[in-house]
Amino acid sequence: VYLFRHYNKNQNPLPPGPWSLPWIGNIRYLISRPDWITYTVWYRKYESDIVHLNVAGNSLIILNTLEAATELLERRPGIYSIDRPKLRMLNDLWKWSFISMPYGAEWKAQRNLFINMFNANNPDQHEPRELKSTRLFLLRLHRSSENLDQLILKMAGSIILSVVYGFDVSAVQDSVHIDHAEQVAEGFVQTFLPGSFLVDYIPWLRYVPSWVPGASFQRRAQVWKEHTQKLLNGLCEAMKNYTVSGMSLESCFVSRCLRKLGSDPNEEQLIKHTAGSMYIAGTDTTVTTLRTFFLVMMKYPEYQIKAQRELDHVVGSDRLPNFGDRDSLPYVQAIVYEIIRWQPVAPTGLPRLSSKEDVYNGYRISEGSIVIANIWAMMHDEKNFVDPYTFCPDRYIRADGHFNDDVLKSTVGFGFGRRICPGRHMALSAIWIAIASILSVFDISKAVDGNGKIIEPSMEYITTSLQK
Ligand code: HEM
Repeated sequence: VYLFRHYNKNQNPLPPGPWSLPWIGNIRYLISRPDWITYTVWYRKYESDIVHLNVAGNSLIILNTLEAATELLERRPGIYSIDRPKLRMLNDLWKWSFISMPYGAEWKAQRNLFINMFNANNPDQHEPRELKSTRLFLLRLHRSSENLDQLILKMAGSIILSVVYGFDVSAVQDSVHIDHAEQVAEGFVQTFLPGSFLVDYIPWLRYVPSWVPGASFQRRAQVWKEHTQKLLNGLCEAMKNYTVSGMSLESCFVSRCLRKLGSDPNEEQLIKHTAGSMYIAGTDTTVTTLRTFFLVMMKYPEYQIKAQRELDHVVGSDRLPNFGDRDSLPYVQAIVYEIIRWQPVAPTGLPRLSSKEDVYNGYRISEGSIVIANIWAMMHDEKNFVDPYTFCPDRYIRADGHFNDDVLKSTVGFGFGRRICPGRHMALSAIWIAIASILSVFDISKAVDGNGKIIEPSMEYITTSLQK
């Protein structure tokens, strides 16, 4: 059967890819990350916009160009938008969430609930809370910039907790929910990265006791599971009672859903899981983007100065920016897009599963292949962007100073087709207001040591750009 499936002359060939070892295939490449950079090297080496890897018998298809991703993930939704791969760690932890669910009634119900409440037409569901949380962040940063990472996490976490569960942004910033969220976000990032866990591809590894060296995934999964349960149950209990000591609950996603759908236990479960999905997908992504913002402003002060000139001209010094200024601040918008392009927080998107055999450019994509969109390669492709490795917001600005709509929007960073990120409007507005507000009151510069010597920030990202 093996020989027939792989060498049948009547079949189209598999896409090109690196030479693979018997049994384990190309598993070594998944262990030695960062994978998106290796995938991009193969894209050039094999001169093919799709590349194939055999990972212990699983077929992995990497889409390296915008054309391939658009053709397969957007124009052939019946094959590629239906399912996520059934990877052990992923399903163990997140099977309740529509992020990892196959297309079906439950996925549709959760996604529709989300999209009905948050879409491009109802920014008032999230913008006021984003504004409030950002202002609080400015105040805290003004008091001390010592714990910048923690301040960013608290800002992003409190936006979601307030929008989804109605907690007051200032009260919730120091709550235990934010701590759980940090752990949950780590688990989310790790389990969705292809190759983080060998148990995803070699299922019998889960029978190896957790004390055996190398089997730490079991312990890590247990910790993430506990934090996820605490987060989901804790938040929903708080919501159901409508009061939490010291916190006042405002109208929010969960309260509006409960009013609309009633308190049938099935509906409650649906609301709880949709709300939890927003929380796990929405915090770390925003945090990482804002961390990159601070890094590039330190490294490339010339762009900071340009944005501040624009802010001075449009907003002036008597007030802080608000969402009404968005269209008048093209340079701030250009900085947001350039950060998302230059260092995408989800460089390999979220994996899909092909539901039947297909052919692209003469190459065969077998049923059950794990399909990965290499967003990083698309953002660093000379076909899409001039001088793509250089951070340069100017690429989005025309000679007359207006925003240049002809340049590919980096919103490709939010994925494709039916499973495109439903939180993208919320993410973009939260990031925009934070960046506009920070630049209007602070100058960001490199730290200086005790001897007055400038400390050069490291530009290295650890394993994945989703991490700190
Ligand atoms: C910079 C910020 C963000 C980036 C770059 C980002 C990126 C992505 C990407 C690449 C996907 C996979 C799409 C695909 O399969 O084609 C995704 C899915 C998802 N994102 Fe985001 N995201 C961000 C923020 C958010 C926020 C703030 C929320 C919620 C409030 C959110 C909720 C989700 C959910 C629920 C899914 C799964 C959708 C599904 O499978 O149907 N994301 N995101």
